[in-house]
Amino acid sequence: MQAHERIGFVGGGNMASAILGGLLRGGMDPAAVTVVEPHAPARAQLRATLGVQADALPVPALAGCAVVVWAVKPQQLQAAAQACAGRVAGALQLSIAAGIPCAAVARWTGAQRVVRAMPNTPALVGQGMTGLYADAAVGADDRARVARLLAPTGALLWVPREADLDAVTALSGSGPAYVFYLMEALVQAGAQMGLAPADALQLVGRTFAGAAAMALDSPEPLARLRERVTSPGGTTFAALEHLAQAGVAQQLGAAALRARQRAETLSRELVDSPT
Ligand SMILES: NC(=O)C1=CN([C@@H]2O[C@H](COP(=O)(O)OP(=O)(O)OC[C@H]3O[C@@H](n4cnc5c(N)ncnc54)[C@H](OP(=O)(O)O)[C@@H]3O)[C@@H](O)[C@H]2O)C=CC1
Ligand SMILES: O=C(O)[C@@H]1CCC=N1
Repeated sequence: MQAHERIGFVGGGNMASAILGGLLRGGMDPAAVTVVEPHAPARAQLRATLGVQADALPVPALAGCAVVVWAVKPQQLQAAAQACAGRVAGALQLSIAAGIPCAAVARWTGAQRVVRAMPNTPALVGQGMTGLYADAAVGADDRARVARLLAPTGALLWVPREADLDAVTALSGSGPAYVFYLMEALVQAGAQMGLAPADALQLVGRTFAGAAAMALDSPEPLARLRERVTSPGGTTFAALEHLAQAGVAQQLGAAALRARQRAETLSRELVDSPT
């Protein structure tokens, strides 16, 4: 993005707010941002908390935007895009909708330059992970523009095949929910063992953050890092034995496959089937 360029978000819900939070923390001027969002209370909150312009009408709001971010639910994207088809066609389209291919976004918006992104909510604190894909119609300058735009939200990974984005969705797009799920269970266990919930949250949260930082920094495989915590016959051994008996690793893998399958189904239901 150039300093003078405007960016429009269509949909001002959870993920748009997280991305915007990250961008504004990174120094983006809120005056450069317009959000199109149908709900008046949500618009009021966007204005109050983020200081961005928020509008109910897509076409005037998006006029002149260099980049349009599609941040509505996958089921809402076709209608939202067709409501301003042709009017946003000159802009670079950045869709974050799970399962919806670039070709469908191009068809619905009338645009040629479409980048697909699969971000995650830690974008809000600049610790996000975003998978990106663009087809051959998108030039190096537009790829660089997207990379510059999203850099303040965290790490970026371009994937070589569009289908890889469904796997990205299953791992990092949905992933924060898996982490929160595990954290909730451990914080609850801490409370059952008599710890104050706030203390248990510190212990669990710092442990996830520390272990993740160590894993990303270390040249060693994850299994080796795990083994170093696991003294023979010790406490970790007892816990891991229980997890193995319960088949937790297999179930986590199956859960991720289920998420990828859902992304593929969304594509079939919303794009491939005749409407
Ligand atoms: N949440 C997440 O962690 C992630 C989400 N995504 C993707 O981001 C997209 C948005 O998800 P999320 O933020 O969770 O969803 P939300 O439902 O929180 O946000 C979408 C918002 O868009 C509004 N909306 C509906 N129709 C229109 C329209 N025509 N024009 C403008 N706004 C409209 C919705 O209103 P209403 O309430 O009436 O529906 C809602 O407020 C999805 O496609 C999802 O796949 C990607 C990665 C992670
Ligand atoms: O649950 C979903 O469908 C979206 C996509 C990834 C995270 N949230």
